[in-house]
Amino acid sequence: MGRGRKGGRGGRGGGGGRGAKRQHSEGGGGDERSVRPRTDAWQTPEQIESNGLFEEYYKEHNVCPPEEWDDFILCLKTPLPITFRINGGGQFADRLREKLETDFMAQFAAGETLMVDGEPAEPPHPLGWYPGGLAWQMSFSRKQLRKAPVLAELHEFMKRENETGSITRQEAVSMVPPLFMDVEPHHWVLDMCAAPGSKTFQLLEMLHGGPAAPTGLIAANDADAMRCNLLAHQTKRMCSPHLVVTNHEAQAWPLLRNLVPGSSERHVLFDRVLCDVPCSGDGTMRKAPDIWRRWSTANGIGLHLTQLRIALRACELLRVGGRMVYSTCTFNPVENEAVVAEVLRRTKGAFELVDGSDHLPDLRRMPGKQRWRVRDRDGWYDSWEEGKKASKLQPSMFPDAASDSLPLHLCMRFLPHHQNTGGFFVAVLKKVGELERPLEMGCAQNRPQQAQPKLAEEAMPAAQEAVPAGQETVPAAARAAEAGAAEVAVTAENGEAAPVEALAAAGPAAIKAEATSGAEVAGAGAEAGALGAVGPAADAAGEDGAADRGAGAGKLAWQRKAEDDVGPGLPEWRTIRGGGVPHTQGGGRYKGVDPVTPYVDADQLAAMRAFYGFAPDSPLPEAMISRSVEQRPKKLYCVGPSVKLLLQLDTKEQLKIIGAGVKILERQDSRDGLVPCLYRFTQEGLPAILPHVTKQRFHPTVDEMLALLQHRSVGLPQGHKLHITKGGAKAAAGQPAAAGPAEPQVDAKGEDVQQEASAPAASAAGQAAQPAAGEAALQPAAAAPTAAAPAGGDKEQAKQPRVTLTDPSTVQQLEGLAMGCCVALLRSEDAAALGFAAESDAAGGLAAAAPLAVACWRGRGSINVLVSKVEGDQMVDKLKHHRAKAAAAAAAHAADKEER
Ligand SMILES: C[S@@+](CC[C@H](N)C(=O)[O-])C[C@H]1O[C@@H](n2cnc3c(N)ncnc32)[C@H](O)[C@@H]1O
Repeated sequence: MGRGRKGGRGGRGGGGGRGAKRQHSEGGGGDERSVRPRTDAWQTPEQIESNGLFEEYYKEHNVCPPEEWDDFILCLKTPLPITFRINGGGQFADRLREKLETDFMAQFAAGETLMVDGEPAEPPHPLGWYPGGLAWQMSFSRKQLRKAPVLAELHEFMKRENETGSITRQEAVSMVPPLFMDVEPHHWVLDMCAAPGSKTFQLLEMLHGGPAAPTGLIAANDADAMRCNLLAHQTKRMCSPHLVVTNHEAQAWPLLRNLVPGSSERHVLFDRVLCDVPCSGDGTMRKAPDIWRRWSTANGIGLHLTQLRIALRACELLRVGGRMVYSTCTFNPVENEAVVAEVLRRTKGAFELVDGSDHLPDLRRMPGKQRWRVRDRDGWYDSWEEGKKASKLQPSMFPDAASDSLPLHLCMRFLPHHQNTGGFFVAVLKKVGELERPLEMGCAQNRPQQAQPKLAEEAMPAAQEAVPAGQETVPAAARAAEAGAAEVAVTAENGEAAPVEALAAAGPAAIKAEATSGAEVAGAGAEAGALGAVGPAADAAGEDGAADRGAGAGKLAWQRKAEDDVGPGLPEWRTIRGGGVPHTQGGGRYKGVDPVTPYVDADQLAAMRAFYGFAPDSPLPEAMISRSVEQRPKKLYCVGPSVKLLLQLDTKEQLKIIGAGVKILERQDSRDGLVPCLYRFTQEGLPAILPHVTKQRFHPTVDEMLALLQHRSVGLPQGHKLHITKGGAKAAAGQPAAAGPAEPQVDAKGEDVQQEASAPAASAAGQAAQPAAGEAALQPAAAAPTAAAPAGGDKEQAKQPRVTLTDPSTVQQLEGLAMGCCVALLRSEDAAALGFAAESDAAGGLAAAAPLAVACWRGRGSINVLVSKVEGDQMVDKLKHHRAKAAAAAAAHAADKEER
């Protein structure tokens, strides 16, 4: 018998339970950077070492009907097929799906097994139960990949789309929990154990599922700091301003005071909470066959309390009427039904299991177990009475008379052999009433992360511990009194009044619209009620925030300005000091974490508005933060209204924030001061910023776009260069050159300044590194028809980039651009003809569905791209591919017409 693979992965990021080492990555999680085919090194089912205890345990629990047992076991010993999801939605997703259907599926005869090299390969096909045909599955080996060109082409396609964030590899059953969350664009969603982020990705898509930008948020959390970075990295591909990444043990995720004027909720609560908890992971055996060898009952026993604590914290963080999904990738009732039953028992009627049987009807599932047994290495126990003599068992692990009456059959268990997937467990719960607090087993809260116990290991003996110090208790009567507080009327982002009912659905409380949009919170007694309503318990929970900040001493002018700008009643939006701020400057509690600072530089904000033409009702550029306390920080991130509100409500700086929003601007120091706006676009921020920007945009032809991306610097025709004079910028043709609102600076002697405004310098990593225009003259000429190479010869011409944009419309548009950052977009007719997303798709959309846009720098006589070479090459590939397809389709159409 072969041994299991060394270092195989599996499990679900265990919280460090005994016998369950911290493990990484759920099977098929979104942490795969590229799509890999099934490995040939996989063992055959006969080679995989069986585990008698595993089989005994699950046979005893009847996890699958006895007649299916052999199929169940055989399936668990066979490799998992490859599954992936098309990201984004709307037209973009439709096009990608069509492409899969026409380019790849069409090449395989329907219903026939594809034999490659004598072995069957499973061609790509959509998973019937996944809505919209957006999830796909296939199975082939590396050897088959080499032998069948169509598979190799498919593999390349998937690699490319994965890198650009258009698809995500994810195990099929791992896609299920978000589908039961019923997320809407205004929801506040907490993903408690989120890394590496495959479900966060799905939740973000759902949040962005409406026609307009979402008003809710996703808070994605993970206890493991390294995995948080991975989570932030993965989700960066989505470019969503509505995401915040935090690093807490989920059972200690802070209960922030809700300081929204007039809100009836005492704490910041969520509409949806996902508890995709760390577990023993035996549902991932198909991906990590070494679990066969390592499996033991101790794994589940060691994780049960952590899972329960996380679920109970979720109960506290969920608002009444909200929905919580509890999921694992284990079959084990101790980690599944036992946790759900205990949650229902302890919440005493405040939670109900939701019947999801009519949802995703094509997805086969088994009902949850009403009864189960607990086993440790010494034997089986049927009840706590029997089990209490065993040292590591807890009462919550057992069914009892109370759990007999719970509808645990509404839980869902997904078995691998039913639809060729991994194994999974999902329970959907609804909060139908306020909690009678304290919950019997409290969750440590409001304590710095460092002070938290290592749960799975240390919590074991403390199952029935009392509520820890610092856990507040809120009598139901107090809540009821607060519920009678003043109503708040809020204007929506578009400036129209929103009905009061809408507020109940709009996050933990009403979102105060941006001051710039003229929207205001107008609540009767709002100001007075807000702070008065929060009570002493919450004050006690905070450690250091209020007192020192109340003094106002030692603040920079811009910090005081930020405080003055605050709307009535809401807490000021101030810096959340991370541990990155030195103690001497009042550094915060979390080591290694940068501060989160609202960007309030009035001069630069005005310059940005004028330069980029932010629409007057746009929340930008004001809704920006930086991760430093510098006055002119290097990077600026855009945050959505709810993320902003969450940050504002963190007055005690309890949140350990790893990432918030999306980087949209970077400082671009202009050596010569010719560019009035200090900040330039980032490529990743374009989907978020484009819908708000009215200036500094141009639409080249497709050939020009290709030339721009390939050569990275293209020239303007002679006579169309910007001519910067003492009095300002002028195009050589004499039109005002729109060099920005401020006068360009001239040199000390007041002479004409003729040199290029400094183009962005090359970064060390070669990312977004562009030569100044003159240097680009050494690039080879493009063969693009509308991008003509100048004759060259004289010194002046030699300094020009060889490729010049000549399309009259492009040239005219470029003349209207000021020197500095700008963005190139396909013309709408070209985008439509080539099958790219239209600009309208980008409104509030995700990167995956954004139009093809390229951040550029307009120099005096040239345009330079600001994207990395790799990214630029990917765009070239994509553009060429789309063009070739469009040409082929047009030719086929013409031939067809002629024939007829
Ligand atoms: C099953 S994985 C989550 C997979 C993730 N939801 C996804 O879809 O990509 C479990 C995660 O829980 C994290 N974790 C372990 N203990 C935790 C705790 N006490 N609080 C929060 N996260 C925890 C692990 O670091 C791991 O990333």
